[in-house]
Amino acid sequence: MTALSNFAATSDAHYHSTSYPPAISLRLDAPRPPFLPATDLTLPPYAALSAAPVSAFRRNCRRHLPLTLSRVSKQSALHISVLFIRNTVLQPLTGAVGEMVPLPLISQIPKFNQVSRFCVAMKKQEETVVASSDRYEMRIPHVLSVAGSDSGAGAGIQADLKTCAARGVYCSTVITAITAQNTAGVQDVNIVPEGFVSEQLKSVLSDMQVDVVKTGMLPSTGIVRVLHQRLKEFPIQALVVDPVMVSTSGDVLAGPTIVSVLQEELLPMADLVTPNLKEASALLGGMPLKTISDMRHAATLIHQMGSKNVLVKGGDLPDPLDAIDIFFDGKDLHELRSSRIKTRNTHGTGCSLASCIAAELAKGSSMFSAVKASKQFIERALKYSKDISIGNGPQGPFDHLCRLKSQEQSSYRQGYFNPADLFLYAVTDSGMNKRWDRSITDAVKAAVEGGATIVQIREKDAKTRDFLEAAKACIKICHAHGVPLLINDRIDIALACDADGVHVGQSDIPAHEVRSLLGPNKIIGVSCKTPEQAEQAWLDGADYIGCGGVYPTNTKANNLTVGIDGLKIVCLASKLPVVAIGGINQSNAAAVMEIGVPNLKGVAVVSALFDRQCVLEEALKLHATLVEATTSNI
Ligand SMILES: Nc1ncnc2c1ncn2[C@@H]1O[C@H](COP(=O)(O)OP(=O)(O)O)[C@@H](O)[C@H]1O
Ligand SMILES: Cc1ncc(COP(=O)(O)O)c(N)n1
Repeated sequence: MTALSNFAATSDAHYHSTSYPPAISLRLDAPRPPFLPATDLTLPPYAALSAAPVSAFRRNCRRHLPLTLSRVSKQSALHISVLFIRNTVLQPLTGAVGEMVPLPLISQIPKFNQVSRFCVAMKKQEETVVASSDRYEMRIPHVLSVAGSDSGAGAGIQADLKTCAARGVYCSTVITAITAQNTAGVQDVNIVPEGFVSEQLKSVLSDMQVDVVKTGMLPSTGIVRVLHQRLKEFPIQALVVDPVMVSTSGDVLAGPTIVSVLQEELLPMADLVTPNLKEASALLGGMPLKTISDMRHAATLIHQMGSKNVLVKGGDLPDPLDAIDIFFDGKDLHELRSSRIKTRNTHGTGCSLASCIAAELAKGSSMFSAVKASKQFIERALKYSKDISIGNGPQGPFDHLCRLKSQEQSSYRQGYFNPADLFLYAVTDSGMNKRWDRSITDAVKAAVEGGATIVQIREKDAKTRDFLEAAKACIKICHAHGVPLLINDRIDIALACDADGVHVGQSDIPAHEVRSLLGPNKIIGVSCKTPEQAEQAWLDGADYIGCGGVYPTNTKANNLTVGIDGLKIVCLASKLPVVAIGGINQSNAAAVMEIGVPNLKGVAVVSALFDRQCVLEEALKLHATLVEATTSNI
């Protein structure tokens, strides 16, 4: 049920310029790397390139690229390459100004439904001009919450909106019921007629690019049925069902008649169902659930109702026990444990957990990673807001946005790691900078201007204060180019300068400790040489692994070389994206990328950039080499 398969299913769809959304104008006055530095542009600064939004592009475009060039001589013949997520290049295309350019390979682009931005490079006679849709076409992951409104704003639609906001995900809403509710309980419920729920669903699903649907309170069988219909009509990437039946306060939100229709209509199309103990028991005809072993059994039985994955939540387990949830993916049972926070503010934890999972799925996480990250989010939010007081009743809401409030608002990435950023990974080296008499900021600036897609600062000998100042300056440079900056090993520096993340080795602080220090929104990379280390990095909550040394290198003493074969073995075993490292340069980068393993996302280089006279030139060349190597794979 992916957007991509939906896309393929509409193979007859043609693009009609009249029905197309208005074009966006991209100015060429501030071109970005990785293509060419600004000085190489020859078109006047206000020459405009128009491109339709990627979202519309994704939905409608099968045969034509909705791209037009204006304010350039009408007769100019153009070669146009379209670059998706920086590193996937379509074959060069030929078109003329004002003409729609045919784009025959679109349905074959890997992960096309995840395209968030694109760049356009054109050759006009001998000149190359570039423009990027980044600033205008920032695709935001999107969750649709189909749930009830909670006037107290601790649960329901309001919890989902706040959770998605906290996770950097857009949330649209279809309201199924309006509850009069506060910290004392639910005073009244007004159910929205199913016909109107159906209308709301159509409004959102027919227009917006919803990635994941999350359901909460579905108070009538008719509402479940119209939802089922609409989801068949408008396929989405994933469906998360929180089978809300009874509120924490004990009030009934959906009667027992709902159980059979959930089982028949919704669970078979669900990717995840998240019952609490009472709901799991109701789904299983009143089976008593008191222990962890009961929960494990229940998870396997509920799985048979058709949901691909099941999470039985243990918030209602007896008090001395940790907050333990059971996750079942149809094969393995996992026990997810967090400490039980002593607080009365647990109203809305279930809704928030499910919407956080939906948000993480919309960002591209795997199911298990999404569930683990969401459990951490709930634990952290409960901890942060355990003592707040909202209302006089026994069950208060927690503060979903506390984490955002405690963070600097200008944070660049807000929890979104894009594996494509590993494409050209620049790792600095203080020794080399000294040798070439350049400052770290000059080195980093040249690297990102030349096309580096992520930067890691590795300062083994610098004084802490100097390291911190350098890191702050480099962050400014990187963020101005939309490039994340990581710190090698020094979590204290990363925290102090609010870097985008850290990279750690096998003898540094373990990644799970780093994750709890940095929180869910930072990038964590781990150096791995073996499949076992790669597995551990995944379990520890890392975002990517660095694998190497692929070739022998002088930058790291006593570093064992794994070779191309070792790299391939680790890539095949790794559940995380991989960047290759160690002795990679102009002459061997293509061979590395051509091993043909999809989760190898790029190469990390040190000497090939920084032990050279002109970092900018080396970065441009290396980027071009990588683009060529990855293009030839399409
Ligand atoms: N006091 C608590 N401390 C830590 N985690 C909790 C606490 N109460 C609930 N949770 C967690 O919150 C999530 C929601 O669980 P639960 O409260 O059982 O759902 P619901 O809100 O649907 O009843 C689960 O991951 C659960 O383990
Ligand atoms: C509108 C609405 N939806 C869901 C819940 C369940 O949340 P909780 O179990 O935390 O009371 C609720 N109380 N109200």
